[in-house]
Amino acid sequence: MTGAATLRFSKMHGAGNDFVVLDLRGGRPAPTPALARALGDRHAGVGFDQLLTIEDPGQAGAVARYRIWNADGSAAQQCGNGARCVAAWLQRDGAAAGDAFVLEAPPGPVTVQALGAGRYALALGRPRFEPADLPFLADAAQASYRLDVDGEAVGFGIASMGNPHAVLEVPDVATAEVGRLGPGLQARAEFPEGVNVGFAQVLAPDRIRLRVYERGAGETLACGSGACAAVAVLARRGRVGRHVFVELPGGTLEITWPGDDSPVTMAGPTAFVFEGDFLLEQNE
Ligand SMILES: N[C@@H](CCC[C@H](N)C(=O)O)C(=O)O
Repeated sequence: MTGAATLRFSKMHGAGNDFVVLDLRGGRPAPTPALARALGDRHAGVGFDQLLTIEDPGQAGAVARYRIWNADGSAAQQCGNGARCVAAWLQRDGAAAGDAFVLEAPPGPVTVQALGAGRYALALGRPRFEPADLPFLADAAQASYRLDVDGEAVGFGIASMGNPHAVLEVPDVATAEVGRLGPGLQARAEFPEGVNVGFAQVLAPDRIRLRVYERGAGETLACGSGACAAVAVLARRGRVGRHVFVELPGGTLEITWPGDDSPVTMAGPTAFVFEGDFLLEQNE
């Protein structure tokens, strides 16, 4: 190194949803949206779908807290695949002793269970379906809603996993118009804070395929909170059971939602890709 200011990072992914993880414990400053965008640039930066920061916990009993930024620099409230990577990072660091520990996430505590071989199960909280929870501007809560996108009436359900999700059931994810309907629905004024749009194909009561057009990142190879939201919406309609394998383009997540008042548990893989030093002065 030349003595230039740098930022140490870990590059990780969970089922292909890729992350830069920054260790900000000890009170190091959080990235500005501009720095998040610079790091997230896939040509001039490192590239990621989400940036996760690991920070000192504010809650008693939590090992650490994490915060989330999308590739466009916007803040997010939850990231299921990223939370598994934070858990793996803290275990490798030695900060999380044992196989069960608690992380502090923007919406509240997340209980982690290490399953071995880089797999983690996380209790991500109870899904919420009230329009105000997303927020979604609607007169009353319904099992499904309909909005016009590009002159087409699109039907969907909604769920909040701390972050907002709309879930469309489609006959075949391979031919679903993710790149057109995803941004179209996301931009509707009824979602004043945007929305992650999931396209779900039911294969069996315990298996679905899912593609997600994420807020702030576009279509990703996997979305953990999106998988939880899709199962929650479909289970309430009786389309799937309470234990569902969710096949995403980058891998499979296992979602369990024992009952309407229970938290949703998501299990899936994590991987370390590389460690690096981002040059700050040139790129901020
Ligand atoms: N990939 C994530 C979700 C990341 C945040 C999302 N784009 C938002 O803005 O809410 C996941 O695995 O849950």
